Amino acid sequence: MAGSDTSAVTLEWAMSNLLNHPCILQKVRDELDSQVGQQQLLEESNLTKLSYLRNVIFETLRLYPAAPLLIPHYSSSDCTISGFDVPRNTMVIVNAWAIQRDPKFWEDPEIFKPERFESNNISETEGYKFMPFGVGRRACPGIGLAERVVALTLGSLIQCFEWENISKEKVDMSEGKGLTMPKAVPLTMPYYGCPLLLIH
Ligand code: HEM
Repeated sequence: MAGSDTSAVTLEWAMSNLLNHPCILQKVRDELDSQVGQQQLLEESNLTKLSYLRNVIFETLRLYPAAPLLIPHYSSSDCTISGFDVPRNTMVIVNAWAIQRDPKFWEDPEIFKPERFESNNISETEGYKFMPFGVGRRACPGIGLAERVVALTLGSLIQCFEWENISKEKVDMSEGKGLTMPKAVPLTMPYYGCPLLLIH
Protein backbone atom coordinates (compact mmCIF):
# COMPACT_ATOMS: atom_id res chain seq x y z
CA MET A 1 0.00 0.00 0.00
CA ALA A 2 1.52 3.30 -1.06
CA GLY A 3 2.45 5.43 1.94
CA SER A 4 2.17 8.78 0.15
CA ASP A 5 -1.17 8.30 -1.62
CA THR A 6 -2.93 7.05 1.54
CA SER A 7 -1.66 9.99 3.58
CA ALA A 8 -2.54 12.47 0.81
CA VAL A 9 -6.15 11.30 0.38
CA THR A 10 -6.62 11.24 4.18
CA LEU A 11 -5.49 14.89 4.32
CA GLU A 12 -7.91 15.87 1.56
CA TRP A 13 -10.84 14.09 3.27
CA ALA A 14 -9.92 15.66 6.63
CA MET A 15 -9.76 19.17 5.19
CA SER A 16 -13.06 18.66 3.37
CA ASN A 17 -14.73 17.50 6.59
CA LEU A 18 -13.40 20.53 8.46
CA LEU A 19 -14.64 22.95 5.80
CA ASN A 20 -18.10 21.39 6.09
CA HIS A 21 -17.95 21.70 9.91
CA PRO A 22 -16.61 25.20 10.72
CA CYS A 23 -17.21 24.74 14.49
CA ILE A 24 -14.93 21.68 14.49
CA LEU A 25 -12.32 23.58 12.46
CA GLN A 26 -12.47 26.39 15.05
CA LYS A 27 -12.03 23.84 17.86
CA VAL A 28 -8.86 22.52 16.19
CA ARG A 29 -7.60 26.08 15.78
CA ASP A 30 -8.33 26.85 19.46
CA GLU A 31 -6.39 23.74 20.52
CA LEU A 32 -3.43 24.79 18.36
CA ASP A 33 -3.57 28.31 19.82
CA SER A 34 -3.63 27.07 23.41
CA GLN A 35 -1.09 24.24 23.06
CA VAL A 36 1.36 25.65 20.49
CA GLY A 37 0.58 29.38 20.32
CA GLN A 38 1.03 31.80 17.45
CA GLN A 39 4.71 32.55 17.92
CA GLN A 40 6.09 29.21 16.81
CA LEU A 41 5.32 26.69 14.08
CA LEU A 42 3.85 23.31 15.00
CA GLU A 43 6.52 20.64 15.60
CA GLU A 44 6.41 16.89 16.04
CA SER A 45 7.04 17.26 19.80
CA ASN A 46 3.73 19.19 20.12
CA LEU A 47 1.59 16.37 18.71
CA THR A 48 1.07 14.48 22.00
CA LYS A 49 -0.79 17.52 23.36
CA LEU A 50 -3.10 17.86 20.33
CA SER A 51 -5.69 15.23 21.16
CA TYR A 52 -8.56 16.94 19.34
CA LEU A 53 -6.53 17.12 16.12
CA ARG A 54 -5.83 13.40 16.54
CA ASN A 55 -9.56 12.73 17.03
CA VAL A 56 -10.37 14.67 13.83
CA ILE A 57 -7.94 12.43 11.93
CA PHE A 58 -9.38 9.24 13.50
CA GLU A 59 -12.93 10.35 12.66
CA THR A 60 -11.82 11.09 9.08
CA LEU A 61 -10.24 7.62 8.83
CA ARG A 62 -13.43 6.06 10.26
CA LEU A 63 -15.74 7.60 7.65
CA TYR A 64 -13.27 7.79 4.75
CA PRO A 65 -10.67 5.06 5.21
CA ALA A 66 -7.91 5.47 2.61
CA ALA A 67 -7.95 1.69 2.01
CA PRO A 68 -11.67 0.84 2.40
CA LEU A 69 -11.22 -2.88 1.66
CA LEU A 70 -7.77 -3.14 3.32
CA ILE A 71 -5.58 -5.51 1.24
CA PRO A 72 -6.86 -8.97 0.25
CA HIS A 73 -5.78 -11.69 2.71
CA TYR A 74 -5.62 -15.50 2.38
CA SER A 75 -6.80 -17.80 5.17
CA SER A 76 -3.80 -19.89 6.21
CA SER A 77 -6.03 -22.66 7.65
CA ASP A 78 -9.71 -23.66 7.72
CA CYS A 79 -11.58 -21.24 9.96
CA THR A 80 -15.01 -19.82 10.78
CA ILE A 81 -15.77 -16.11 10.45
CA SER A 82 -19.11 -14.90 11.83
CA GLY A 83 -20.56 -18.37 11.41
CA PHE A 84 -19.29 -18.83 7.84
CA ASP A 85 -16.89 -21.70 7.15
CA VAL A 86 -13.84 -20.40 5.32
CA PRO A 87 -11.58 -23.12 3.84
CA ARG A 88 -7.81 -22.79 3.80
CA ASN A 89 -6.36 -20.59 1.01
CA THR A 90 -9.54 -18.58 0.47
CA MET A 91 -9.18 -14.92 -0.40
CA VAL A 92 -10.78 -12.87 2.39
CA ILE A 93 -11.63 -9.22 1.81
CA VAL A 94 -12.50 -7.10 4.86
CA ASN A 95 -14.87 -4.19 4.23
CA ALA A 96 -13.48 -1.76 6.81
CA TRP A 97 -15.58 1.06 5.29
CA ALA A 98 -18.83 -0.78 6.09
CA ILE A 99 -17.71 -1.91 9.57
CA GLN A 100 -16.70 1.63 10.47
CA ARG A 101 -20.19 2.91 9.53
CA ASP A 102 -22.15 0.01 11.02
CA PRO A 103 -24.95 1.33 13.30
CA LYS A 104 -24.55 -1.81 15.45
CA PHE A 105 -21.15 -0.47 16.58
CA TRP A 106 -21.38 3.30 16.15
CA GLU A 107 -23.88 5.87 17.38
CA ASP A 108 -24.97 8.23 14.56
CA PRO A 109 -22.50 6.48 12.23
CA GLU A 110 -22.90 8.91 9.32
CA ILE A 111 -22.21 12.00 11.45
CA PHE A 112 -18.70 13.50 11.56
CA LYS A 113 -18.13 13.68 15.33
CA PRO A 114 -14.46 13.62 16.47
CA GLU A 115 -15.65 13.76 20.11
CA ARG A 116 -16.65 10.09 19.87
CA PHE A 117 -12.94 9.21 20.20
CA GLU A 118 -12.42 11.39 23.27
CA SER A 119 -12.60 8.86 26.07
CA ASN A 120 -11.39 5.80 24.22
CA ASN A 121 -8.06 4.11 23.97
CA ILE A 122 -8.70 2.80 20.46
CA SER A 123 -6.24 -0.04 20.48
CA GLU A 124 -7.60 -1.58 23.69
CA THR A 125 -11.32 -0.90 23.65
CA GLU A 126 -12.35 -0.46 20.03
CA GLY A 127 -11.44 -4.01 19.00
CA TYR A 128 -12.16 -4.72 15.38
CA LYS A 129 -14.71 -1.98 14.76
CA PHE A 130 -12.05 0.64 13.90
CA MET A 131 -9.31 -0.64 11.60
CA PRO A 132 -8.22 1.96 9.04
CA PHE A 133 -4.69 0.49 9.19
CA GLY A 134 -5.82 -3.15 9.32
CA VAL A 135 -5.09 -5.34 12.36
CA GLY A 136 -2.74 -8.15 13.28
CA ARG A 137 0.56 -9.21 11.78
CA ARG A 138 -0.14 -7.78 8.32
CA ALA A 139 -1.45 -4.43 9.57
CA CYS A 140 0.10 -1.27 8.13
CA PRO A 141 3.70 -0.97 9.33
CA GLY A 142 3.65 2.75 8.45
CA ILE A 143 1.02 3.66 11.04
CA GLY A 144 3.39 5.64 13.29
CA LEU A 145 4.79 7.63 10.37
CA ALA A 146 1.35 8.13 8.81
CA GLU A 147 -0.20 9.47 12.03
CA ARG A 148 2.66 11.95 12.49
CA VAL A 149 2.79 13.11 8.85
CA VAL A 150 -0.98 13.61 8.57
CA ALA A 151 -1.23 15.38 11.95
CA LEU A 152 1.79 17.63 11.28
CA THR A 153 0.59 18.59 7.80
CA LEU A 154 -3.06 19.12 8.72
CA GLY A 155 -2.11 21.01 11.90
CA SER A 156 0.36 23.22 10.00
CA LEU A 157 -2.19 24.00 7.28
CA ILE A 158 -4.67 25.11 9.94
CA GLN A 159 -2.07 27.01 11.96
CA CYS A 160 -0.64 28.92 8.99
CA PHE A 161 -3.71 29.62 6.85
CA GLU A 162 -7.31 30.77 7.29
CA TRP A 163 -9.66 28.30 5.61
CA GLU A 164 -13.24 29.04 4.74
CA ASN A 165 -15.81 27.54 2.43
CA ILE A 166 -16.87 30.59 0.41
CA SER A 167 -19.26 28.60 -1.77
CA LYS A 168 -22.94 28.32 -0.83
CA GLU A 169 -22.69 24.57 -1.36
CA LYS A 170 -21.12 22.14 1.10
CA VAL A 171 -17.91 20.48 -0.05
CA ASP A 172 -18.92 17.47 -2.18
CA MET A 173 -18.07 14.33 -0.17
CA SER A 174 -18.78 11.74 -2.90
CA GLU A 175 -16.31 8.91 -3.09
CA GLY A 176 -14.40 8.07 -6.25
CA LYS A 177 -13.04 4.70 -7.32
CA GLY A 178 -9.57 3.37 -6.64
CA LEU A 179 -7.50 1.08 -4.46
CA THR A 180 -7.05 4.07 -2.19
CA MET A 181 -10.38 5.91 -1.95
CA PRO A 182 -10.12 9.35 -3.61
CA LYS A 183 -12.66 12.17 -3.53
CA ALA A 184 -14.80 12.05 -6.68
CA VAL A 185 -14.55 15.85 -6.88
CA PRO A 186 -11.11 17.12 -5.82
CA LEU A 187 -11.11 19.76 -3.09
CA THR A 188 -10.34 23.28 -4.28
CA MET A 189 -10.63 26.13 -1.79
CA PRO A 190 -9.10 29.61 -1.45
CA TYR A 191 -7.11 30.37 1.71
CA TYR A 192 -5.47 33.35 3.39
CA GLY A 193 -2.08 33.44 5.12
CA CYS A 194 -1.98 34.10 8.89
CA PRO A 195 0.39 36.60 10.61
CA LEU A 196 2.40 33.60 11.90
CA LEU A 197 3.76 33.11 8.39
CA LEU A 198 5.18 36.64 8.31
CA ILE A 199 7.24 35.95 11.45
CA HIS A 200 8.99 32.90 9.93
C1 HEM B 1 -3.09 7.47 6.37
C2 HEM B 1 -2.11 6.70 5.90
C3 HEM B 1 -2.17 5.20 5.73
C4 HEM B 1 -3.24 4.34 5.76
C5 HEM B 1 -4.72 4.69 6.01
C6 HEM B 1 -2.73 3.00 5.53
C7 HEM B 1 -3.51 1.86 5.51
C8 HEM B 1 -3.03 0.59 5.25
C9 HEM B 1 -3.84 -0.59 5.22
C10 HEM B 1 -5.36 -0.64 5.47
C11 HEM B 1 -3.04 -1.65 4.93
C12 HEM B 1 -3.48 -3.11 4.76
C13 HEM B 1 -3.61 -3.79 6.10
C14 HEM B 1 -4.35 -5.09 6.03
O1 HEM B 1 -4.70 -5.54 4.94
O2 HEM B 1 -4.60 -5.71 7.08
C15 HEM B 1 -1.70 -1.13 4.77
C16 HEM B 1 -0.59 -1.90 4.45
C17 HEM B 1 0.68 -1.40 4.30
N1 HEM B 1 1.09 -0.09 4.49
FE1 HEM B 1 -0.10 1.46 5.00
N2 HEM B 1 -1.37 3.07 5.34
C18 HEM B 1 -0.98 4.38 5.46
C19 HEM B 1 0.31 4.88 5.37
C20 HEM B 1 1.44 4.11 5.17
C21 HEM B 1 2.81 4.60 5.19
C22 HEM B 1 3.19 6.07 5.50
C23 HEM B 1 3.62 3.54 4.90
C24 HEM B 1 5.12 3.46 4.80
C25 HEM B 1 5.92 4.47 4.84
C26 HEM B 1 2.77 2.38 4.70
C27 HEM B 1 3.22 1.13 4.37
C28 HEM B 1 2.43 -0.01 4.25
C29 HEM B 1 2.94 -1.35 3.88
C30 HEM B 1 4.39 -1.72 3.52
C31 HEM B 1 1.83 -2.21 3.90
C32 HEM B 1 1.81 -3.72 3.59
C33 HEM B 1 1.99 -4.51 4.87
C34 HEM B 1 1.92 -6.03 4.66
O3 HEM B 1 1.29 -6.49 3.72
O4 HEM B 1 2.47 -6.76 5.49
N3 HEM B 1 1.46 2.76 4.89
N4 HEM B 1 -1.72 0.24 4.99
